[in-house]
Amino acid sequence: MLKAVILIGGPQKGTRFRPLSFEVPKPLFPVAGVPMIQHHIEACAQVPGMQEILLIGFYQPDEALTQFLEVAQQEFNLPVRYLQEFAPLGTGGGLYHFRDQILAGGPEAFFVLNADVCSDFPLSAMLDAHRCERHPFLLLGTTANRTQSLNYGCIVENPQTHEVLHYVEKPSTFISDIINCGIYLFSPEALKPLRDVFQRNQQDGQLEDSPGSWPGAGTIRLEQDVFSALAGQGQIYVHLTDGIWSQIKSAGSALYASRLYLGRYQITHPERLAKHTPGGPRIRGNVYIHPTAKVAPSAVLGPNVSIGKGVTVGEGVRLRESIVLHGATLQEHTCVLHSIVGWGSTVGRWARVEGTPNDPNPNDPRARMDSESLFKDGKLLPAITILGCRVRIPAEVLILNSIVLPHKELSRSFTNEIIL
Ligand SMILES: Nc1nc2c(ncn2[C@@H]2O[C@H](COP(=O)(O)OP(=O)(O)O[C@H]3O[C@H](CO)[C@@H](O)[C@H](O)[C@@H]3O)[C@@H](O)[C@H]2O)c(=O)[nH]1
Repeated sequence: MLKAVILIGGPQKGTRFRPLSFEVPKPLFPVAGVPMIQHHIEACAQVPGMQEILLIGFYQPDEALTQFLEVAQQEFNLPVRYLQEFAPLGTGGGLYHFRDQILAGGPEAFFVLNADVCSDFPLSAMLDAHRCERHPFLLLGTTANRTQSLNYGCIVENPQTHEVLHYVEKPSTFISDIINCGIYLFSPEALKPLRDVFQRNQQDGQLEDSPGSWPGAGTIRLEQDVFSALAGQGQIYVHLTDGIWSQIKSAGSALYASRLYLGRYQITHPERLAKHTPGGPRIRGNVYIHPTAKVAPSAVLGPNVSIGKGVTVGEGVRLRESIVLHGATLQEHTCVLHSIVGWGSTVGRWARVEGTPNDPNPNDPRARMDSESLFKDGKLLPAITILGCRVRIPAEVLILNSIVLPHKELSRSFTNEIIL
């Protein structure tokens, strides 16, 4: 019997995802038409013997989360429960705090998945690798180029045995081009080292006598406190993948992840991809259209577009490499490229909303999405355009490389601006 834990973080996390995370918790942001963590749940539900999926985070459970859990339980016919941390406990603190719930029923092992990654989740292959040797920790690893590897946990392995010999979280100089994907398979024994860290932290906390400060005594950082500390002791192994993988930290990376998942739907969910039908809009490449969206027949969509619930797309609209969220309206002849249009926003007739993609270098097979910073030398860097929720863009204007905060009613064109 197996279980899975998804680490969903909480409201202080996901700041690079603003303004989109104002409306919906980041783990529920739609990527390729479904909430980000639904991709994780679908992958877990397919592993034979999966008994339960637990989401651990420090969000106050709201209506969106509760509804998501209900729908997921029904759809996957599995218990999917949310366990709320009383405070941010770090990537390992929640696992230790809720250990009784994780180990209830005696699972042979449990997966741990970061919510903010996009992957083809090779969970069965990880399970096969785990069953050969039953090491306490198995990490999924992939490669990144030298510069970008510094943004991730870096792994030095023994290439024959795949034992992790050395682990450094976000090093300041190059360590290895093998990076931690934030997808793990732990055996129940993995909780013992977490207990040791917890007890040590408790003792140190008592000595320091600093109640209420963060990180608190219950905080455990899986990466530094466990992986770095135990590397080279025969307990941690890496399973390498060359499948799709990307982090989802910013809106730009959500757009890139959406493209990766839409491409994967060709194999996993062909029914989710829109097809050209007589009298329907023209579809180019991979496009997701929610069944309740109304799309005019003369619109041209794709590649890599996803259209949410209740969206209206008018005549002559051109949409490419974009996400249009729940209830938005694109009036006739608008052109939307490399952008995210927020919930309930309206783009007026003949307006053009355009961004600049920040995709990984296509000529470098090891390139990953940069964990972009918005500014360089005090200037806003060109990036995708984001319209927050209920923004109104008038007819016949250009919004280029800009971020528009929620509820703004614009009256003219903007280029390279954050509109507050
Ligand atoms: N429950 C809970 N979840 C948390 C907490 N803090 C972070 N998380 C969740 O844990 C995941 C990792 O979050 P970060 O702490 O932001 O780490 P990171 O910068 O994404 O780096 C991690 O992931 C990389 C791969 O994407 C790894 O390369 C890196 O080593 C590390 O594991 C995210 O899904 C986040 O929501 C916490 O206190 N509680």
